[in-house]
Amino acid sequence: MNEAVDVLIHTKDLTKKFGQQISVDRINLEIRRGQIYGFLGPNGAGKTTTIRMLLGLMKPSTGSVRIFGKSLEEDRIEILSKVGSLVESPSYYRNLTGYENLEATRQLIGASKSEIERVLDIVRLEEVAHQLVKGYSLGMRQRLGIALALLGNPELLILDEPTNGLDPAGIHEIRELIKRLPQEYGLTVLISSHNLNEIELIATHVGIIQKGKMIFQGTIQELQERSQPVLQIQVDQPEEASQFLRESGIAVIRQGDVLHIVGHEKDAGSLNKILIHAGYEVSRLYLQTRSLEDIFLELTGGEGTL
Ligand SMILES: Nc1ncnc2c1ncn2[C@@H]1O[C@H](COP(=O)(O)OP(=O)(O)OP(=O)(O)O)[C@@H](O)[C@H]1O
Repeated sequence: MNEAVDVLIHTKDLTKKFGQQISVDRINLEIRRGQIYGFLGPNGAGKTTTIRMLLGLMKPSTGSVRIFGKSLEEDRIEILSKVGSLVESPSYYRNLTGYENLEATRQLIGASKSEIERVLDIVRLEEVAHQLVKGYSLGMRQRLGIALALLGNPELLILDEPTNGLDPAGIHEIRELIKRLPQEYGLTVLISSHNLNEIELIATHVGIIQKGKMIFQGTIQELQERSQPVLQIQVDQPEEASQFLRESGIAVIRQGDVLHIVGHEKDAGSLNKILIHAGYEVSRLYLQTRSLEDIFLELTGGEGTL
C-alpha cells in the first residue's frame, strides 16, 4: 500500500502550551487507514487538547498535523470536509426528531438527501428516527451524534470519549457500532477514552498519553506482549541456582531469593525437576500473570481509570 495515502493522521512533535503548562508535549501520532485507534490516558492527560488540534479547533503551539497526507494548516477546509467528529456532547435539538436533526445538519453541509437513510442504517436508529430526541436514551442520543458526524460520508471519524456517562448497555451499543465501521464502511476511527477495558475490546491500535507525553504507541498485541506471565521460583542458594539456569540457556532475573523467568510458563514442572536434581531446594514456584490493566496502570503511574 502507498505509505503516503495509507497514513491518515500524522503529527510531528505536536505541542500545546497554556502559559507555563505544557498540556501536549511533542506527540507523534500515526494512524493508518482502516485502524480503530484507541487514544488512551487518564483524565487531564491531554487527549481532548490533541483532538481539538487535529480538528483545527485549536492552534498548536509548535509542531504540525498532517491528515490525508496534507498539511492541516494549509488545506484545512478540504481535509475537514472528509472528517466526521464528535467532541464532548453532541449538539442536537431535543424538540425535533432524530430525522429532523439529521436533515438540519444535512442541509447545512450540503450533503445529499440519501445520506440520512445511510447514516440511520449505520447507527441502527431507523425505527426511532421519527420520535422526538428528548425521549431518546443517552445511548440513542450518542448514536445520533455519531450519525450526525457520519453525514457527508467522511473517511475518518474522530470521537472524544463517546461512551462518557453511558450505562453498560449504552456502552455496549456504541462499542458494537464502532467495531463495524472499518470493515463495513471503510472508515478509520480515532476514539479517545480513559478506560482501557473499553478500548481493548474494539481497538486495533493504541496510543497511551500521560501528562501530555506519548508513552506507548502500537498494536493491542504489542501492548499485550508486555503482559507476558513471569514464572517465579523461590530457591535456596538463589545466586548459584540462577547461574546454573543461565548456563542451561534460560534468561533469569534474580530478585532477592526469587528467580524471575519470562517465556517459560509451560516449563514450570521441568524447571522444578532440573533444579531439584541439581541439588537446589525449591520452596515456592508460581506463575505471576499481569493483565493489560496492570500494564496500563504501570505505564500511567497508577492514574488510569479502569
Ligand atoms: N483552554 C485551556 N486553558 C488552559 N488549560 C487548559 C485548556 N484546555 C486544557 N487545559 C489543560 O490541559 C490539560 C489537558 O487537558 P485535556 O482536556 O486535553 O485532557 P484530557 O486527557 O482530554 O482529559 P479529560 O478526559 O479530563 O478531558 C489539563 O491540565 C487541562 O487543565
